[in-house]
Amino acid sequence: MKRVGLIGWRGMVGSVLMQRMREENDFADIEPIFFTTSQAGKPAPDVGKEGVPALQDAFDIDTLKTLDVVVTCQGGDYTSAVYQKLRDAGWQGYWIDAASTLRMVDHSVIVLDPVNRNVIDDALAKGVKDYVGGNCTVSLMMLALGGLLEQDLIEWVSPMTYQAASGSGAQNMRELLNQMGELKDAVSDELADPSSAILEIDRKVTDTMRSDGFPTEHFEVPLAGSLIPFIDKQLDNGMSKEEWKAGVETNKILGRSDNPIPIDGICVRIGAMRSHSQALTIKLKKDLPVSEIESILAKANDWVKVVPNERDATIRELTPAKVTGTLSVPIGRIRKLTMGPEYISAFTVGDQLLWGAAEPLRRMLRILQEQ
Ligand SMILES: NC(=O)C1=CN([C@@H]2O[C@H](COP(=O)(O)OP(=O)(O)OC[C@H]3O[C@@H](n4cnc5c(N)ncnc54)[C@H](OP(=O)(O)O)[C@@H]3O)[C@@H](O)[C@H]2O)C=CC1
Ligand SMILES: N[C@@H](CC(=O)OP(=O)(O)O)C(=O)O
Repeated sequence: MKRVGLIGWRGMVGSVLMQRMREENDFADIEPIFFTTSQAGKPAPDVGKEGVPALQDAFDIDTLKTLDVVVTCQGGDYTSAVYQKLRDAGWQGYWIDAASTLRMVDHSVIVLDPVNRNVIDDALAKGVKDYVGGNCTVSLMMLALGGLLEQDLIEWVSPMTYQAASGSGAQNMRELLNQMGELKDAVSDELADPSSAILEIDRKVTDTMRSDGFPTEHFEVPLAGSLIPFIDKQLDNGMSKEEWKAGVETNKILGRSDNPIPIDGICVRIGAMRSHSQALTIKLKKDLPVSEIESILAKANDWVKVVPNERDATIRELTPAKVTGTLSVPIGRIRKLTMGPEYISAFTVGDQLLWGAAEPLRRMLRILQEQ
């Protein structure tokens, strides 16, 4: 039984990972050791097992060295502080990580096994020890487009994203709700009166979101009632780092860095809670009937679900409200665009904490147990 260290297990991504591991009875097959950067000595979480030691210090290299596998959702700063020290101390175990720090280094593989199990298996056979979960938007797009990617039918993709507040962290989710509450509070009297003037309501809402007291500590600007068309850092070429990840991570996941598929678009933060959506413009390598495209997409994995391009099905099935908290990755709005027969549109939605972050990690741990 592998000795597995869990770090970052009480954070947002870590809590979703714990929930999934409990649901799938993963703890039965490992010897779990829980770590913390702030609460060493406190009791470990109950995972239905006897003899799990108290929380260990996540910076203690000697204890980390005793592990077969590290699974960390603690964040990039932790990875930067500990990973190299642990390797320098001679540790040969497997490192499974949610943070982006090690994604693009040569010695790591980005894991999304329903799409790149072959890349993972090759890497394991070659002795690769570092396995990193992909960016949430990338993983969700790839699960949705898995069939077309597998058959190498895509010439390029332009994803325009609608990303949830959770991608910025727990504090940002709270701030979004506080912003929503402030806007409602500013016009609650007018809303209670069905005859009040809508333009007066709108003026008050706008004044409120522009006022100094509006809560914007985490997002810097209003998100509720608005949107933010820039995610993560600015790069010198005008891309945001989130936009850059779409191309480089997708091609690394596919193991086709030598022959990359161009993938580029604009990433936008919107007021959804924890499911990311993406509108995709795709140029296919050939003209295929929509029915064939739908059938290729639907067969690729157990989680993708093709939603027919009909109004009623779309507004009920293809939204964050429907998808959040599930592993389902619906894709719909599939139709030919007027630009030509190889150009199609699609729209996809997925929970960014499940398939977007936690699920690829727990599945990688399962794959290691098969070794
Ligand atoms: N958020 C996301 O959507 C995604 C995040 N990731 C990556 O996952 C990593 C972690 O992100 P995320 O889970 O959002 O981070 P969190 O901020 O939720 O948690 C990180 C750590 O903060 C500490 N912490 C301090 N106070 C609390 C508290 N009150 N409740 C819970 N934890 C607390 C915990 O460490 P301790 O127990 O040691 O004190 C915890 O492990 C990042 O690298 C991120 O890039 C990857 C994909 C998506
Ligand atoms: N940047 C993503 C969330 C995230 O943590 O991404 P990454 O794991 O690539 O840093 C978002 O804001 O929605």
